[in-house]
Amino acid sequence: MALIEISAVSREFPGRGAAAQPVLALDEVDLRVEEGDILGIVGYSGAGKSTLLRLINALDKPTAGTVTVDGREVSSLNERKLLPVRADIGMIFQQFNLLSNRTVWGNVLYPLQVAKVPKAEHQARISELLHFVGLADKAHAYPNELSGGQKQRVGIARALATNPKILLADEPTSALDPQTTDEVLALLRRVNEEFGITIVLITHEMEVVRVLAHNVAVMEKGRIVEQGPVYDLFSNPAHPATKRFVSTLVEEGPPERTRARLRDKHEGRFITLSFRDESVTPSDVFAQFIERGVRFELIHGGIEDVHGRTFGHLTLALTGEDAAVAEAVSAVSAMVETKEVP
Ligand SMILES: Nc1ncnc2c1ncn2[C@@H]1O[C@H](COP(=O)(O)OP(=O)(O)OP(=O)(O)O)[C@@H](O)[C@H]1O
Repeated sequence: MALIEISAVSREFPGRGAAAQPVLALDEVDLRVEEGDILGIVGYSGAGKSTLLRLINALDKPTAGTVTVDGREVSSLNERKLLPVRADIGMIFQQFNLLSNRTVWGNVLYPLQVAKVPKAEHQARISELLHFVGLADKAHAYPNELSGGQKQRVGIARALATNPKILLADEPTSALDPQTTDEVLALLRRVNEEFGITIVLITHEMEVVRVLAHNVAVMEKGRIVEQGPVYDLFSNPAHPATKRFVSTLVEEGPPERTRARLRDKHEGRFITLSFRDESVTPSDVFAQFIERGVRFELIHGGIEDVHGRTFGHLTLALTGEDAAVAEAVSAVSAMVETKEVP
């Protein structure tokens, strides 16, 4: 059985206001998260991501279906029985949610006090956690003396205090600048690799998914519309919502609005080549043009990396003898997916 199993889960909220229709925030969602996974859940605002996260830590209950965490069906447990389940789940937030009147040390101490961990263990545990997140020298600082990245590190130390199996992360880097984002993502990767903690992270940033997640689920209007390994979804998205998200990293070809401008600037046939398999590289393809004396100019696209595996889309303008161009395009079509740009 997977560590987290969500089966046919729906969550309906009463509409706000007298005549309002009920809101179906989750609509028959199925999701399995294996132990040790890093799952990214992406979706636009209102897709149901936060609602799904709140069902996993049992802050809310589904109106239909079941949520099982580590073999326990949390959707049916009472508050007392939920305590040990919650101790197995740490959570970090976009706005960090630190206690402003407690020091860094006091913030990490808090969950230990709630979980009634013996006092004799506090000192060693907190210092170990602060070392792990690189904040041993800030133990006596208050949150308002810390940068955003440091606050999120405290959030991570606090979330790990009770040795959870699962870390839920709600937009953990959305309030951070790009460099700090990279540092926090690297720390989260260590949380997963060194402690084997399963991470479920919600985000609207595909870059975060690309860097951190192993698997991804795309949500739209309360449903999971596509899910799978990050490389597969990024290199070959099927659902329009997934395509839109992936295009924020690499576009599948020049969008219509830029085509007229590209035509003004470049001559020849435009073709888009999609690289989804490391066995064929752009230089293998370029060699086909060079061999036939076809000139090619890169006019749009890019190549991205997902955990060391590359994918991407390059649009080229091809000029030369019509017959040579046609022959090269046909040779290249046998190697990679090739589309003529209209
Ligand atoms: N307590 C509630 N009462 C009524 N409607 C709610 C409640 N919580 C969520 N909703 C509605 O359920 C839908 C899903 O909301 P949810 O917050 O899960 O989306 P989200 O994908 O997390 O969005 P965001 O990225 O903005 O947080 C929205 O239409 C929202 O208005």
